[in-house]
Amino acid sequence: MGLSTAYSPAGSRLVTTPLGAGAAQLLRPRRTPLATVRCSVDAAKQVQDGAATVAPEKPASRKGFGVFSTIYDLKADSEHCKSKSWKKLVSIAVSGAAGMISNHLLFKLASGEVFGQDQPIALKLLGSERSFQALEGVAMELEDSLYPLLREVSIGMDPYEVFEDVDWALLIGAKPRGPGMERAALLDINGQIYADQGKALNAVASPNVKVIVVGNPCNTNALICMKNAPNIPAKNFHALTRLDENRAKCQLALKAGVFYDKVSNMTIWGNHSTTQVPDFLNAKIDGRPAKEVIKDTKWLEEEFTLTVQNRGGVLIQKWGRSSAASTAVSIVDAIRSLVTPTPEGDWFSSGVSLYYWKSLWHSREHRVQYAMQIKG
Ligand SMILES: NC(=O)C1=CN([C@@H]2O[C@H](COP(=O)(O)OP(=O)(O)OC[C@H]3O[C@@H](n4cnc5c(N)ncnc54)[C@H](O)[C@@H]3O)[C@@H](O)[C@H]2O)C=CC1
Ligand SMILES: O=C([O-])CC(=O)C(=O)O
Repeated sequence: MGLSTAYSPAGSRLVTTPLGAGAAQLLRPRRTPLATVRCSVDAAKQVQDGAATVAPEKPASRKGFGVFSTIYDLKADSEHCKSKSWKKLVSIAVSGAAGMISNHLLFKLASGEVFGQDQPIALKLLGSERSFQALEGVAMELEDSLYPLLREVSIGMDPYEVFEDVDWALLIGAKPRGPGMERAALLDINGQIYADQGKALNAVASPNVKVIVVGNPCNTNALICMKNAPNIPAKNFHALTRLDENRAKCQLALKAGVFYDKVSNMTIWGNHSTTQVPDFLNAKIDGRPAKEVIKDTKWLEEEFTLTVQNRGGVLIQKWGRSSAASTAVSIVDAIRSLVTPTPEGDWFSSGVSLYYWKSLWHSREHRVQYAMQIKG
């Protein structure tokens, strides 16, 4: 500990500056001649110099951003006695890390609210060429947040580098739709991203990596990703439909006049699109069938369903951009549901392979229930 480290892509050299040497040295990290140092301190200087407009060159293999390049021994770190009881580091890749959704999600991941307060994490952030400078800004904010559980951050544009050995891949990076568009119209633009990233995951990720596809159309993209990663178990691929579940719960609670934690057993059938079916027949409110509590069948069949189906589109009309904060929350919910036992008698929704789901349905061993399918 006690070293502030700047990274030099040229020749992949690490330049280290003792922290104890004082703030002045921190502001002027030592560099080797001709080396382009990319760390938080340097990024700030680039903006000051007006160099921010210059397209950043693609970094060579980056091992860590700014302070996260520091080499430390987690278990021997006496300043964090708590760390002695921490679990093994979990490595999480997030694509589209400079985007709207990630801007909410990354800080939740780093705070420990997703994987728990005894779970140190490494964040591996994937951006596009256009967003690379913004990605540096994101990494700088993560540095400045001083999260104890956030032990490593690296950034990059090459999925083959960023996905190396990751345990989770949260695939958000994709174009969002604008007002009046259907999500399916994004397939031409976004589908290829998921083919490429599926191949990269297949080649370099942990063989048991869990993949959550968020970029739209997420069900089809999840299928594309899964098909391009034959070495990874199909059951590990999820399309994020949890936002629909949360929206449906909210609408039922509103109509029934109860707080939303009273709504359970909510299933979303079909794609994350306007054709989805939010299942009010099996949903429960305060442990009773929703239909018994909400007598207005016409509302359930028509207004409720339409509201949930179109919620994303209505939000775009109001905001001028698609949902981000609530999507990040739903990603957190989706991960938590996958890593913790489902409360007795309840279930949650996730877009998963129909083939796998069928076999799981008959298995008593799994404590997590699934109620979704990936559709092409
Ligand atoms: N499944 C769901 O419930 C929801 C899905 N979405 C979808 O999530 C996606 C992302 O939304 P936002 O974060 O709001 O968009 P955004 O435009 O704010 O961010 C997307 C980021 O991804 C980056 N990117 C583009 N191509 C990339 C690639 N090949 N690799 C890595 N990064 C790449 C962009 O440079 C940008 O920084 C959109 O497709 C949107 O429709 C949005 C809300 C809910
Ligand atoms: O509507 C969109 O395009 C973004 C999204 O998927 C949602 O908010 O459900």
